[in-house]
Amino acid sequence: MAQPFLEVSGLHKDFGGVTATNEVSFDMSRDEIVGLIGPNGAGKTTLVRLITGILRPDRGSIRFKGKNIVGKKTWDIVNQGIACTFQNMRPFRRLPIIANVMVSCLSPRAMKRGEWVKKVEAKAMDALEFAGISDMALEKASTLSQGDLKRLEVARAVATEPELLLLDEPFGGLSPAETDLMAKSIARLHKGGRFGRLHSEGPAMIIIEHKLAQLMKIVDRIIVVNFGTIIADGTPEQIVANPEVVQAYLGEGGG
Ligand SMILES: Nc1ncnc2c1ncn2[C@@H]1O[C@H](COP(=O)(O)OP(=O)(O)OP(=O)(O)O)[C@@H](O)[C@H]1O
Repeated sequence: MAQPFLEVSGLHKDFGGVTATNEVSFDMSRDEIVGLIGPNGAGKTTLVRLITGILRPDRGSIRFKGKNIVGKKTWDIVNQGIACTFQNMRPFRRLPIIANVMVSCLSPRAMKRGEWVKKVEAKAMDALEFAGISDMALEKASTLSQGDLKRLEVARAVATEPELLLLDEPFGGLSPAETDLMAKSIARLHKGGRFGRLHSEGPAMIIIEHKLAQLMKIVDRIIVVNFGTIIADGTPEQIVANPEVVQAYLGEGGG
C-alpha cells in the first residue's frame, strides 16, 4: 500500500499543565487542501509548529513521504519540502522586501534546483509577483500593511517551492477584497505550474483559518480540534452539519 504523504500519529504536547495537542492522528494525501479549525487556544498553531519542527512533541510520530521528521531541525524539514507561514509575521523589517524573499531562495532546497545567486533576485521577484507585491520590492519590509505582510509571508514560503505548505491564518487582518485575492492566489498555487522562474509544485496545504466561509471555498477537507483533540474530520458539508462541531465552535459565532 502506498505511504500516506503526511502521517501524524499519536502526537502529544503539554505545556506545563496545559495539553495543547492530545494524541492527534491523521493522514493527508499529496493532492489535498485541509482546513484546520477550532476555537481560540484549541491547539491549531501548536500542531503546525510540531510539524515544522519548531516544537518537539512529548510523544507521537510525524512521517512525511514515509520518513520520520520528529527531532529534525526546521531547516532540514524545509529542505524536505515543507514550508509554513506564521500568524505573527516577523520579516527582516530593515531589509527591502525583495531581500526578505531572497533569503528563502537561498535555502538549500531552492539552490539545489540550479538557482545560483545571480538568478536569485529574479526568482524572488517572481515570488513577489505571484503574491501581488512586486511593485514594492525595494521598499523596507517595515513599511508594509498587515495585508501586504501576509503576502510577503506567502512569497517567502512559495520561494522554497514546497510540496506541503502550512498557512496560519492567511486571511487574518485582511479586508474582504484582500481575502478574496489571497484565496484566489492560494487556489492558483495549489494547481501548480510555472510562474516566471518560480515553479509551483502545486503543494498540498494545511490552512488554519477562522474565516470559515472563505476557507470552505478552497479546502477539500476540514479537521476540527478542540482542547487539543480532533473532534471531527470530513468534507466542509459534513463539518457544518456535525452537532459536536456546532456546539464546540460554530455555535459560538466562529467564522
Ligand atoms: N509556548 C507555549 N507555552 C505555554 N503554553 C502554550 C504555548 N503555546 C501554546 N500554549 C497553550 O497551548 C494551547 C493551544 O494554543 P495554540 O496557540 O496552539 O492554539 P490555537 O488553536 O492556535 O489558538 P488561536 O486560534 O487563538 O491562534 C493554549 O492553551 C495556549 O495557551
